[in-house]
Order: sequence, then C-alpha cells, then structure tokens
Amino acid sequence: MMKQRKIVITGYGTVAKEFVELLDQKKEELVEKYHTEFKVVGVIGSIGMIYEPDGLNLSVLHQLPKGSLGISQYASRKDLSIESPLLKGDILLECTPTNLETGGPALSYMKQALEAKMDIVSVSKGALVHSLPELLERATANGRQIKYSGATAAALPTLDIGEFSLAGSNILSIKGILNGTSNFILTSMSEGNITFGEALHQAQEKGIAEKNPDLDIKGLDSACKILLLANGLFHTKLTLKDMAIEGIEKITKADMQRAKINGCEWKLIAAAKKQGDRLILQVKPEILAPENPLIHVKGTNKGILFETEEMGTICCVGGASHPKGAAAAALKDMINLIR
Ligand SMILES: NC(=O)C1=CN([C@@H]2O[C@H](COP(=O)(O)OP(=O)(O)OC[C@H]3O[C@@H](n4cnc5c(N)ncnc54)[C@H](OP(=O)(O)O)[C@@H]3O)[C@@H](O)[C@H]2O)C=CC1
Ligand SMILES: N[C@@H](CC=O)C(=O)O
Repeated sequence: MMKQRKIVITGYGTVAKEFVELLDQKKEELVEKYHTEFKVVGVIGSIGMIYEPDGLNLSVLHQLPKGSLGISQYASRKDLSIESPLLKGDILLECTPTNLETGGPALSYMKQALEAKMDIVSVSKGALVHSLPELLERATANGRQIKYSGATAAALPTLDIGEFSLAGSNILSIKGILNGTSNFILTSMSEGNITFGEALHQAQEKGIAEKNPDLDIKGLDSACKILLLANGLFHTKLTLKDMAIEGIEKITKADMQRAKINGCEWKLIAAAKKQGDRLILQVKPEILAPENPLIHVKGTNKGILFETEEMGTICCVGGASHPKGAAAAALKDMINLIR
C-alpha cells in the first residue's frame, strides 16, 4: 500500500535547499523502493511559512534563492500568503542555525512538532545539545522518534554504526575527526602553501562552515557531535560543561612540518572513553602516528574509530562535509523512520 509522509522544513538555508533538490530528483525512486510519497508541504523561514497541503512544487522552490528571500519569492509566484509558522505534517526537518546557548529556534520548533505528533529529523545541533534528554522524553510520550544523523557528522555514518552495527557490543571508546572545516584547514595548511584564513574562507565558500565559524575552529562543533554520540550510545546525560574542548587555532605550519618529519599529522580528535564507571569526553588537537587509520582522513573528509570489547576496532572514513551529504543524511533518516 502506498504511504504518504508530509514534511515541514524549518530553516531554508544551504542544507534545506539541497534537500529539496535531492527529494525532487529522487521522489519517483522513493515511491518505487519504499512505497512512500514524501511531500514537502511547508517551509518556515524567519519571515514566516509557505504552506500547500498537497505539497510545494519542489522544482520551482529549489530554483529560488535560499532563506526568507526564496520563501517570499515562492509565495508571490504561487499567489500564497506568508503564514505564521505552524507545525502540521508527519515529519519536521530542522535546519535552522545551531545556537548552543539557548537551543535556538530549533528548540521551540521541535517541541511544537512533538506536540503535533510529528517525527523529527534534525541536521541542526543546538536544540539537541541543549535539551536532548527532555526532547527524547517528549518524543516517547507522544510515540514519536527523533533522528539526528545530520547533526552527528552527516554523510559519515556514526550513530547508525553504534546503534545498529555494534548493537549488543560493549563500546569502550569512540575517537573521531568529526568536523570537515577544521580538517580541511589542517590539511590545506599541511599540504598546500595556504594560510589558516584562506583555508577557512574556502571552507565557507563550500557551504560547510557554521554560520559562526568559531564553532568549527574552536572545537565546539566536534564537541557537540561527540557529546550527541556519547549520550545516544552510552545513554549518559552529559553536557558541554563536562568536556575539555580545545580547537585548532594554535597549531602553526611549523608544528605541522615538525610532525611530518616522523610521518605524523596533526588532527582535531573528538573522543569519548570509558574509564571505570565514568565516560570521559574531550576534543583536542593530537599528533597521529602513521599507523593510526585516522591519519588518512584528508580535506573535508571525516572519520570515526570505535573500539569494542567483542568486535575489535571498527573504522569508517570518508563522508566529507558537504551540504548535499547533509541533505542525504536527512533523507536516510526519513527512510529509516518509515522502515
Ligand atoms: N552546511 C552543512 O554542511 C551542514 C550544516 N549542518 C547544520 O544544519 C543547520 C543548517 O545549516 P545551513 O543550511 O548550512 O545553515 P544556513 O545558515 O545556510 O541556513 C539556515 C537558515 O535558517 C533560516 N533561519 C534563521 N532563523 C530562523 C528562524 N527563526 N526560523 C526559521 N528559519 C530561520 C535562515 O534563513 P532566513 O533567516 O532568511 O529565513 C537560513 O537560511 C545548522 O544548524 C548546521 O549546524 C549540519 C550538517 C552539515
Ligand atoms: N560545520 C560542519 C558541518 C556541519 O556539521 C563541518 O565543517 O563539518
């Protein structure tokens, strides 16, 4: 039997626009493979919402600029009025900018969505880092699910490996290169004749740096990802205050050249490690030895290494940071919601 899932998107920025294009390309394939018609019925920007109960025209929408400008241009083309935001559909796709202090607009959108009995797929991290335990409780109370591959390194499978591939195994530690922007800066400085500032500018042009790039450079984006992975996989309720966080700002080209003499490389490592009854979380730049598989993670790629009691060490490398990869991670979560 054919199913239908109505999606409302909050935050029509770089990732959401890629998602709209991807869904437009794949909608027939999704019907064929999963017997499900995914329709975007609403898009909410900071100016308000466009809503069409039978689905927005995705090929028109993704030709328009991102942000509220695109939303208002779509409204005038289709003669729609800009409505006050209202979460009505089956799935919320949350794509607003990450705000770690307050949870940002995402927190209120997610609460409204759960009240309206919607599942959530989030690529933004703010609300999850701020209030994941509370949101999960609300989701359970409403019989809903929250999926957040897009917030835990997106195109690089991380949470799925821990939840599904390592189910039943005792994970002893997780180490990862989880931020594409900082890894791109380190690789560019190590391999090219380019400054920190130039490399950051290139990462911003690729659309992968956070709106506030300090989140990438100072290690906070990596910290959010390892925190969400740790709380999700070890069922802890740790916060950013429980972590030591250091970024890449102090690493110089000279430091990199010194490391290279012995075949080593500087990488920004996010780690979660069991120590007795405690789980220690930290983010800091480390010099990796040539035999460490994470040394091969170059450019905007990322990587994760799980150490387990029963299955040994498992490493996954690739999943470059890229808006299309983040959109694809959100689509994967939606497909897994209906499986
Ligand atoms: N870029 C990437 O590769 C990845 C990004 N992420 C995460 O995904 C999220 C989105 O990233 P990205 O698309 O790059 O970000 P953008 O800044 O490109 O897009 C965010 C959009 O949200 C809109 N917005 C701002 N405030 C509100 C509000 N109150 N209500 C509704 N919409 C609002 C803005 O448009 P306007 O104000 O004009 O309406 C803006 O276009 C971030 O949280 C980021 O951390 C995760 C994985 C990868
Ligand atoms: N800023 C992040 C992308 C979103 O998570 C990165 O550079 O990897």
